[in-house]
Amino acid sequence: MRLDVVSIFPAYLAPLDLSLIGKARRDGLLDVRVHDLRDFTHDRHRTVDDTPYGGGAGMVMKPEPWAAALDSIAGQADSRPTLIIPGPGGQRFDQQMARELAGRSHLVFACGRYEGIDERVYQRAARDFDVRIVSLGDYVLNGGEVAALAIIEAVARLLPGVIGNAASLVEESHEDGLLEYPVYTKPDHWQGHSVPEVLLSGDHGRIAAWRHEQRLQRTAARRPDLLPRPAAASAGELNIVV
Ligand SMILES: COc1ccc2nc(C(=O)O)sc2c1
Repeated sequence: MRLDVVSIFPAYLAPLDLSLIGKARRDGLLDVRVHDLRDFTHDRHRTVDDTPYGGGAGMVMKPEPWAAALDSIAGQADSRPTLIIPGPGGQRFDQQMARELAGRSHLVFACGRYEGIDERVYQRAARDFDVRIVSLGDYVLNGGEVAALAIIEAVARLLPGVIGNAASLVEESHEDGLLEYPVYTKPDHWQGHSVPEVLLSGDHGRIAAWRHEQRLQRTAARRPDLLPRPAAASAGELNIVV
């Protein structure tokens, strides 16, 4: 998978050199290219923003640098890329979208700042990209970089070879609609707290059943909205102990 990220703060994307994403890049599983939007300006001050038409607070990102950056990337693309523009008004990102994006060969992230990107950039980008406006949630960040990092990590970890043990992807939160079960490690007694006996039993059938029940209980207690209807009863009805 090729990933391009365009930002006026390329250093914000430095975490993509670390940990599993960094290793995937070094292993050739990911081709990640970070671009400084200011490299696509032509004035002495490398200007990327200007005042909004119609007035209002803040500044708007100019269309010309974005068009030059996206044209450059589109010109290098082997196939029609997906352009992800993080924004508070976007479609809510979730694990299903992560799985869908993991099936694409080329993702491009346009990280806005200020009050956003001139609307004409979105319209023009639709010529060369499948454009998706995506939000992490119902809150507002200062720009798209943090959202891009989160989306990239959620997508890249689903690619074959990125996570060493693919089995660990199976019973994760949201992978099959339930939250994950609690995990424990040594010591078996710690500050008056013991590991549940079933986990020390060696009975894999009992362990699997206990873990599934824990997932149901946790989901009902913390995220009943994830449970299939009509099973999405209140925690009290299910006698849930958090
Ligand atoms: C100007 O660019 C922004 C501003 C806020 C913002 N908030 C996001 C979110 O996912 O909540 S993405 C994003 C991009």
